[in-house]
Amino acid sequence: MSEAGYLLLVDDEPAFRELAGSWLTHQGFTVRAVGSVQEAVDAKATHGSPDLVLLDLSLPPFFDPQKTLMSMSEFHDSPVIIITGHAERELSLAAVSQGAWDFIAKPVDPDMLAVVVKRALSKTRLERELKRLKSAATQLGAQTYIGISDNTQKIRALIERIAPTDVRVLVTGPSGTGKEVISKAIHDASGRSNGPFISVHCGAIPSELLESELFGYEKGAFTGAERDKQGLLKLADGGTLFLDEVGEMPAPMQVKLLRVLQEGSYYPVGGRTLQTIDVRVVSATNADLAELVKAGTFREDLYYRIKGVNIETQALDQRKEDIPILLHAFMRSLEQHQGRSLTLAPAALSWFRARVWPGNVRELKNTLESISAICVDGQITLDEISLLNFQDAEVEPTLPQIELNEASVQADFNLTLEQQVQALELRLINQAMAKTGGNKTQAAKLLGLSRQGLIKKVERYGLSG
Ligand SMILES: Nc1ncnc2c1ncn2[C@@H]1O[C@H](COP(=O)(O)OP(=O)(O)OP(=O)(O)O)[C@@H](O)[C@H]1O
Repeated sequence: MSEAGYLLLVDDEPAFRELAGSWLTHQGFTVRAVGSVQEAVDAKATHGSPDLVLLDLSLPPFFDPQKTLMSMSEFHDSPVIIITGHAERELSLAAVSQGAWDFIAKPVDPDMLAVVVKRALSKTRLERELKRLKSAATQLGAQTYIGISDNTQKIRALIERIAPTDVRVLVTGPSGTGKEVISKAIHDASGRSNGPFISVHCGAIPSELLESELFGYEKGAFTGAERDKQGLLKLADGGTLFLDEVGEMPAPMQVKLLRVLQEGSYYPVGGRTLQTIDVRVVSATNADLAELVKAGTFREDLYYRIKGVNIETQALDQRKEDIPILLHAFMRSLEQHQGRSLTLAPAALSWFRARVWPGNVRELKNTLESISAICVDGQITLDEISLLNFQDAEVEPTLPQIELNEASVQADFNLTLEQQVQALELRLINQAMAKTGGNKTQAAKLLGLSRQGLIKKVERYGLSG
């Protein structure tokens, strides 16, 4: 196929096929000329979709206007240029209104034909490029939500699916698990990405101010309202309105917001001019909204209005496999801020993996930031971690100091992985206790555990203390 493009010429007149075929071949196009729609369909099946179809309207046995128009749908994935005799002008117009790119009348002028074909091809190329860029932007948006766990991957896939639509989204999950990151990613990957992303923290704005913050006000609406002020809803027009901690929205505001979501319009405080807005609403909460509905503190009708698609994040402790890749990403961005490169010692990585993170990714990120701020030569080791008094943190066994080789870990496939890990844990605890003469503080240190952590394990396994 030529660079210029592959054209499928469908015309029942052999002389015209030959003539137009040779003009277009001279222009550098690859031309396949056929005499009927059926042959064109066969050519498409054998050689793939053409870049453009030139279709004669008066093809027998299709010389029935409706059938001819219907034949265009065979080529829905390629632009179609209609070739027509004068008598079929009306039909040509109908074809264009049904999606044909253009029409050209017989007798065909070769220069005009070349111009029409080139214009159609360049427009289709631009459209395809735009489509490709849009889909790349969608994927890029989702990539900001980092992680490799199943849950994180599913969420990324969901972001890619729903971002291009206008469906409302409710992101739920524990604090610090990236609900805002997800909401922003949905915006960035959507057709609204050039519009604003306005975030409203529903619990942080005092209830008496929330209405004027959201709806804005008109001059004189209340004492101190000296001029008109646009609200956050208007600022979000054409973009995304992110309602963070939506479960904390005061009851009177819930009614007003519901009306806006139902009608797409509202009056500013003290105003008489109806404002209309076009926003996509994405909400987030770490509360159980369904429970709040049951308890009567959240309106059921509003709940169903904002719910749309529900994305649920997981606590970081349920997806520890995300920790290394999150650390890696945060370190790369810290490197940019600090203007130096950072490395993470394997023992320090084990510590990060083993620790319990009640504040989830936010806590992980902040902890890395503090530790990296005090590290020497950009190397993050256990020294910095203990300098910041993290050694008392609750940790799970990481076994970094213990040499494990093939011989020391004999697989027993009659047991599950979990049972074997427990057996190994038990053996190592016993060894450490024996080595330190039963001194729990020293044994815990040997195992990289807190004293408290070791005691819990000793109790869990029923070992004598
Ligand atoms: N999967 C992730 N990828 C990249 N950064 C993340 C991820 N999860 C969380 N973060 C980071 O963690 C911090 C907290 O994230 P975010 O504010 O989105 O959490 P949240 O669930 O909305 O928290 P809250 O419920 O407290 O408002 C941010 O700095 C964010 O960049």
